[in-house]
Amino acid sequence: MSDSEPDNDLLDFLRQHFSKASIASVPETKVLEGAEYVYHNSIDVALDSQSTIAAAAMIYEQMQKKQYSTKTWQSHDFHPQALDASTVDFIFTMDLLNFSFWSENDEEERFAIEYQGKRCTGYKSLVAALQRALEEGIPITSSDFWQSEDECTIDVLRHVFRSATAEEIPLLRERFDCLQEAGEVLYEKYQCSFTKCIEAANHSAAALVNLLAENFTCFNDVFPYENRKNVRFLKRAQICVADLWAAFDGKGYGEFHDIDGLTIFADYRVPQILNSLGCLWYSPLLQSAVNQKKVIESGHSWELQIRGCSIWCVELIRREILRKHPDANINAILIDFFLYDLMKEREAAGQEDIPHHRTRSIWY
Ligand SMILES: Nc1nc2c(c(CN[C@H]3C=C[C@H](O)[C@@H]3O)cn2[C@@H]2O[C@H](COP(=O)(O)O)[C@@H](O)[C@H]2O)c(=O)[nH]1
Repeated sequence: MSDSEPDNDLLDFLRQHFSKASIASVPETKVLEGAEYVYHNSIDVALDSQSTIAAAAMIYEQMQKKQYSTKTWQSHDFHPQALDASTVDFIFTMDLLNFSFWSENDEEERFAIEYQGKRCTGYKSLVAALQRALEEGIPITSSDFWQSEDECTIDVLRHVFRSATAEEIPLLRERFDCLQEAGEVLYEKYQCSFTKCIEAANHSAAALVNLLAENFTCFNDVFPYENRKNVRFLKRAQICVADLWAAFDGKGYGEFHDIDGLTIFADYRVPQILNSLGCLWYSPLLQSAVNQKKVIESGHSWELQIRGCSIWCVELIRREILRKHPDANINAILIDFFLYDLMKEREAAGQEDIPHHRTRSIWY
């Protein structure tokens, strides 16, 4: 058969085994596609290629040194360890509420949770408050509890998140609404259990992310940008699936055959570390607003450019690492977890030289 003639046998095989329907049925979140669109249509945020290449080398070297893996997740304070449905419920509750902990107060006055002799702020305050509630006999991770108007009231949630300072947790009412909505949706569609959502996704991370975005409005982190009506960031939907994958070490409830297709979770910490590393460049006006800790409204072009370019930047870092180390056991999730932890280490060491952007919303 000459080169110009098609291999009909091969074409028949492909037609039989890879019909358009089956290819079309591969779930995709479209987050990366949206991030690339934002990157190509950004004017206030840009990527610096030299710093991004240098960051890829540093990240790879540090992750190797720290043997960074899904096991790192289990090592964090107060993360649930049981490999059963109680951890699934904990992670779902945690990622329903995993947003907007930043404070306009200084370190001493900001919202904080005291638990097991530790003073926890930020994301850690969320994990600590949930563990403390469970110890106090409040079934805060149960959707039946969320559904009970008598038991799960705004005052009970205020008690769960009672602060060691005068400042209350930001967006308490919105957090309450997230639990209410999730309780209703789980009751109506998933037999009151998030494990049924995981089963419905049939071990596809993308399918579970899409299921969360399509069935729970509080996970549907989507915004119009330039000529696109629906740029999907899906930060909490993706981190929920990633936390399951990490907590269960890729097995059982955490087994996802397409986990490498998820992106970073566009919050306020990863952009901050990328900006500090010189990978993300902001226009003088935007950099000045960030440095002065000015609030940027949710949905503002600046905010979406920061989020979209951060996702795209880490995709380029991921590609650069795999270009130089094809066998590296690495994906956007592990890079993300590493960057978040690196930023927190810098903050703890007083090296938070450039602030993070301030947007108050339920999305991250
Ligand atoms: N992109 C990304 N965002 C993350 C995390 C985490 C914690 N994940 C743990 C699990 C595995 C990792 O090793 C981490 O230890 C919280 N956040 C987000 O940050 C913000 C809280 O910031 P602060 O107030 O400073 O604590 C808030 O939007 C929260 O949703 C992450 O990993 N990636």
